[in-house]
Amino acid sequence: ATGSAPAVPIDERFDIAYVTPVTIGTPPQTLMLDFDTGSSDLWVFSSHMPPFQVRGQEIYTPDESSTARLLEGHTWSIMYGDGSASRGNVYVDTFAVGGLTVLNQAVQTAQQVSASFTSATNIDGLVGLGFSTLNTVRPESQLTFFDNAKASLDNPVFTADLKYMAAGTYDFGFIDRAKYTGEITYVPIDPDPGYWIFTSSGYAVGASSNFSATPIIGIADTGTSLVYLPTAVLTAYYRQVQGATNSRSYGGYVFPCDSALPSFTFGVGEERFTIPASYIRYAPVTEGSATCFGGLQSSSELGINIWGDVALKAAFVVFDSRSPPRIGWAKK
Ligand SMILES: CC[C@H](C)[C@H](NC(=O)[C@H](C)NC(=O)[C@@H](CCSC)NC[C@@H](N)Cc1ccccc1)C(=O)O
Repeated sequence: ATGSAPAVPIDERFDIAYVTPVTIGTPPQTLMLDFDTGSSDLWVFSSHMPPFQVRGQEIYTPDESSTARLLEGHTWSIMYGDGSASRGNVYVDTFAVGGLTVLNQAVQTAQQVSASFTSATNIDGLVGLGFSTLNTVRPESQLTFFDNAKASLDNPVFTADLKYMAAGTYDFGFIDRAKYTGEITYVPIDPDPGYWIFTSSGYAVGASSNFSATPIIGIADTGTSLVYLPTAVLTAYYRQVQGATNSRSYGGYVFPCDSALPSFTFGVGEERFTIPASYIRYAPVTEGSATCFGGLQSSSELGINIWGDVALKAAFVVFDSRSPPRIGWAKK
């Protein structure tokens, strides 16, 4: 089996996050979920939440699904790097995305979500595509939809083709030759922490002329908007940007929106990928402001480097869960 589904930006001005239509239950209930390689819980806004925590999101109502079964005595609770959080109980139900159907998928129904999820009115929940060891359901942790689907897929892979201010695609079970050019460069993944962790071979500010071959260990995270890198890399980059400052009040590097920005190049093995300046001129700090927030930010508070959407949009990425798992990057 194979599947293919769109990854749609939740905002037409900035690529804050991407959502993908899925159906859950019988008759099918359609929700728009954030497919997230940086976590491994499939959770949804639900009829179990206090109404004031729901602000326009679609909700899953298990009582209206004839195939929903409560997973007795199981709960979940998750916290994300940006401080957001959610928790609740667990059902199994029929889950379908992009032509793929998984019976008895663990669907984690939210009872509480933090304010930032309530205000993300276009995100009805998350589909974790990390390794199932990260799943927070207790007493028995649950498998991701991809792990449940894997045996029936033509190949144990999924790919991300995210786009700048446009709808991209998640493909499951196959690698679409039409979505990339040249060859795919694969590098090993360390699956133990549960993320898609790989080592980048280095970086360059601007074109890859002055490439610095320093290894950067980080995670490929479709659920994170920006790129978070070591301080040394950021100072090298923002030194080239007129008026750039690391602002405590805005919580990161900002610069005048009309400043000239270099592109940013990162290495995967011998291959070089360049993030265009337009992706790094991420968004005005507030509506209409002449000060812009950078798409490259510091990872020093996170303790781990994150290749989020700003980087993933610059490539076609293959998440290959054969043994041992690997990640592939190609130009497009
Ligand atoms: C503070 C919590 C730390 C980060 C850690 N949690 C994690 O690593 C979780 C699984 N993953 C995440 O917090 C991040 C990766 C951080 S690297 C440590 N990815 C998922 C995130 N982008 C999902 C999201 C999407 C839209 C809105 C908000 C959040 C933990 O539970 O220990």
